[in-house]
Formats: sequence, structure tokens, C-alpha cells
Amino acid sequence: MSETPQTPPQTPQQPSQQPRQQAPQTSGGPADAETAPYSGPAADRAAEFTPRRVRTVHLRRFKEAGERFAMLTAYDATMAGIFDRAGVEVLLVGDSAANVMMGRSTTLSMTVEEMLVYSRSVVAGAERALVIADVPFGSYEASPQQAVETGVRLMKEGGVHAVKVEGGAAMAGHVRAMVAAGIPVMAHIGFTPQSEHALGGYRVQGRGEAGERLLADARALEEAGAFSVLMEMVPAAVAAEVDAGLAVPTVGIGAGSGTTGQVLVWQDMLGLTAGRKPRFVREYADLRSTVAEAVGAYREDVRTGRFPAEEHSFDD
Ligand SMILES: Nc1nc(=O)c2c([nH]1)NC[C@@H]1CN(c3ccc(C(=O)N[C@@H](CCC(=O)O)C(=O)O)cc3)CN21
Ligand SMILES: CC(C)C(=O)C(=O)O
Ligand SMILES: [Mg+2]
Repeated sequence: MSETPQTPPQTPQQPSQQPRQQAPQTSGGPADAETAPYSGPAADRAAEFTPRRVRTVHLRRFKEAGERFAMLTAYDATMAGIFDRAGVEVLLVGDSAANVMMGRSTTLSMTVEEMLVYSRSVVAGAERALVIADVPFGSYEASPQQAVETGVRLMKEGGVHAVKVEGGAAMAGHVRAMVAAGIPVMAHIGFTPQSEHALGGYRVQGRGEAGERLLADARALEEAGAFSVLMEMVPAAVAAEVDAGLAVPTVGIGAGSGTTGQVLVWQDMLGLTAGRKPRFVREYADLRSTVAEAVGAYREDVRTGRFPAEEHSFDD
């Protein structure tokens, strides 16, 4: 078990026939903010091979180069901008917004309209990351045509670059139709929160014989044209086997370290989520305490008249 990694994410070298993107900047300044998504010597080297915009083809190159990429949820422009500049390759506008943004107990009530608002916000804040939106429960399952219509709306009105669809081989026809319509699709298998009630709660999927089915689902979705397969709460060995059995990159959450990428909900990762945390969460900060202390200090300053001070006030 390693400690919190301090090094910035590495980006795999692109094939030599690819034109190099922007040369790394050596001085600070506004140009750096556009070309170098994170700072430090390793970042300067990586910037040479870092695309201006991460695309699905780059995620495939991570896998081919034996590299890993990071994905994080985002729901607003401010945080999306910070994550984007920190070098996170993929931003997911997750239907987890129903939980962490709207305080609901499940993702089932998320609507396409709500997803469009969050999507536009994240797209506005991200310059380099690939932005993917979850397709909400009830907006795609009925038919491949319904899935295409919702996917088109998320791209056309939400501005996202790709979508994520929950479900196994049963959704392969839907994925095929979406891909044919020009909608890049990430498939989501294993524990699929939209099916919480059908699955009987928050449970690890793919244990024992179910591991074979998981691999068959992943293969069917890859064959249908999914550019990536995400696995949630799957035994690490099964997830590694699925990754090895596919050409497309995989993403894991509670699926061990054998996937190409990893994803977490940002409020979990930064220590904002109250209460019991899923086993797969590592807290990289304690923002709950940081925010509570800062807000407490602000309130105290207001009460005692220490804020605002002269420098915050205007002369006549
Ligand atoms: N804040 C947040 N984080 C998430 O990771 C997340 C959401 N919301 N909302 C949508 C889905 C739901 N997810 C969840 C939520 C809870 C567990 C959970 O309680 N897991 C337990 C039990 C697992 C078991 O042993 O079967 C765990 O300890 O991991 C897992 C996934 C993942 N997604
Ligand atoms: C947990 C991730 C994979 C997700 O689907 C979401 O945030 O909605
Ligand atoms: Mg989701």
C-alpha cells in the first residue's frame, strides 16, 4: 500500500508520426495556464506530449503505453477548472450529482434537464479534459432510438464529448446505435447504481461465476463500439482480467489497480462527504474541516467587527 502519491500523472508518448503539440513553456505566465495543466519538472516533460484536448483516442494510447489516467466527477465550472488545470484527464458529470449536489438518496430521480445544466457548467470550466455525462435512469433503456435521442441531447445541448451508459450485454444494441450516430459511449458494468433496487443494494458484483458474465458483458459492449468500459465494485482480479481481455481502456471504482484509469466522486476524494464512506474511497484532503473552520472564523470576524477592515471598504 503506497502513501498519497505526490507525482503528477504521467502522459504516454504519442506515436512518432503524430505532430508534437505545443512545446513546454519555460517561463510562468498566462500561456502556461493554457498549455501546462500542472506544474513541476515532470509536468514540463509531460506537457510536450500532452494533447490540447484529451480525446477518446488518447485514453486508448494510455492503455497501449501501459500508463494510467485519472477521472474525477465534476458538476460545476469552478471545480471543473481546478481539476482540469491539475491535469485530470477525464471529467465525469455523474448522476451522483443527485446525491452530492441535490441531497437525494439515490441517482434514480436525475433528469436529462438537470444533467444538461451540470454538463454545460463543467464544459464551460474545462479546457483540456475529456468531459463525459452520465445518461440518466429512464432516458435510454426503452429502445436504442431513445438512447440515441438522449445521447444527442447531452452532446448538442450539454456540450459533452461522450456519454456513459449503465448496463451489460442487454445494452449492447443501444450502445451500437449510439456509436453509429456519432456518440462516443463509455459502458458502466458491475455495480450499476441506477439498478440498485434490482441488484438488491450496494453490493460487489462479479464474484465467483458472475465473473464470467462480467467478462462477457464487457466483450459485448466493446464489440458494440464502446470506447471504454467502467467497472464499479468488482473484485480486483476479475477487473484485471476484464482489462486484459479488452483492447479498449477500462476505468475502475472499487475495482482494484488493474484497470487503465480510476474514478472517484470528488466530494468523497477531498473529504467533504459526511458519514460512512465506501471502502474504495481515499481522502486526499479534509475539506469539511477546512471549510467549517474558515466559515467559523468569518462568522466570528463579522460578529466582533474585525471584518470588513479598512482595506475592504471604499472612501467617499
Ligand atoms: N458520494 C458518492 N460517491 C459515490 O461513489 C457514488 C455516489 N455518491 N452516488 C452514485 C454512486 C453510488 N455509489 C456507491 C455508494 C455507496 C457504496 C457503498 O456503500 N459501498 C459499501 C458496501 C459494499 C459492499 O460491501 O457490498 C462499501 O463499503 O464500499 C458503493 C457505491 C458510487 N457512486
Ligand atoms: C461513481 C461514478 C462512476 C458515477 O457513475 C457517478 O459519479 O455518477
Ligand atoms: Mg453515475
